Amino acid sequence: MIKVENLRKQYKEAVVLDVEQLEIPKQECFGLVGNNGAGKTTLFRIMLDLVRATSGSVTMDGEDVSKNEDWKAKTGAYLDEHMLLTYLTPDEYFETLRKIYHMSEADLELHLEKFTELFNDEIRGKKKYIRDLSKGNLKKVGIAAALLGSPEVVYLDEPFENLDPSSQIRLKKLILQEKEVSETTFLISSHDLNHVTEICDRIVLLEKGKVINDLRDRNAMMSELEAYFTG
Ligand SMILES: Nc1ncnc2c1ncn2[C@@H]1O[C@H](COP(=O)(O)OP(=O)(O)OP(=O)(O)O)[C@@H](O)[C@H]1O
Repeated sequence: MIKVENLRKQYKEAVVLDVEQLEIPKQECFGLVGNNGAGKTTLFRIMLDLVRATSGSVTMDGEDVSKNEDWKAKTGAYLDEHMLLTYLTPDEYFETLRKIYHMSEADLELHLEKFTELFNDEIRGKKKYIRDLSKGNLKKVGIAAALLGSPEVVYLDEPFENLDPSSQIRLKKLILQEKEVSETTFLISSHDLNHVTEICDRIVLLEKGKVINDLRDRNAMMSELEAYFTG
C-alpha cells in the first residue's frame, strides 16, 4: 500500500503540488491525468524520491520513501530517458540490469520474450546505441527495464506517448497481462484518456497540483474526463 499525506511541493512562491491524501492499494492500476503543468511528473518524482517534497510524506508499506531504501527493491519506474544508460545498446543495457538484479540469463530471456511483439524486431540484436533509438523505441526499452525483476509497483510516466498505434495496443495488452498474472501495482500518468480509462481501475485528476477528482466508477470515468477536458 502506498500512502501520500499532506504532500506539498513549492518552487519559490509557486505551489506546484498540494495533495492532502491518496491511498493506493496493492494491485491497483492507478491512473493520473491532468493538463500540462498539473503536477503529475512532480508527484511521481516525489513518490520515487527523485525530488524532495517541501512538506508531507509518501510511504510504501509504512516506510517513508525519503528515509528508507527497502521500497526500491520492489519498485520499477520509467519516467524519462534520463533513467537509461544511453551509451549502451539495448542488449548491453538489459544484460547490465540482469547482473544488478542477480537474474539468470534464462530469466532475462523469459522476461524479454514478453516484449517480443512490442519490440517489433527493432530493439534486440541490433548494434544501435540507446541514444540513437527513436523516441518510441527508447520508451519501449525503458518500460521493459522498469518491469525487470518482477517489481511489485511500477511507475510509468506517459507510457503511450511516441508509440505507434500498434505498439500502444500491444503495451496495453502487456500491462493488463502483468496486472493479472504478476499482480503488479501500476501508477500510470497519461494524456491519453482512451488508454488510461481502458486499463486503470481508478483515475485521479490533478489540476494546478490539487486532486480535483478521484474516479473509481469505470463506466463513468470516460464521460467525466471528457466533460472536464472539453469544459
Ligand atoms: N525544477 C523546477 N523548478 C521550478 N518549477 C518547476 C520545476 N519542476 C517542475 N516545475 C513546475 O511544476 C509544475 C508541475 O510540473 P509537472 O512537470 O509536474 O507537470 P505535469 O502535469 O507532469 O505536466 P506535463 O503534462 O506537461 O508533463 C509546472 O508548473 C512546472 O513548471
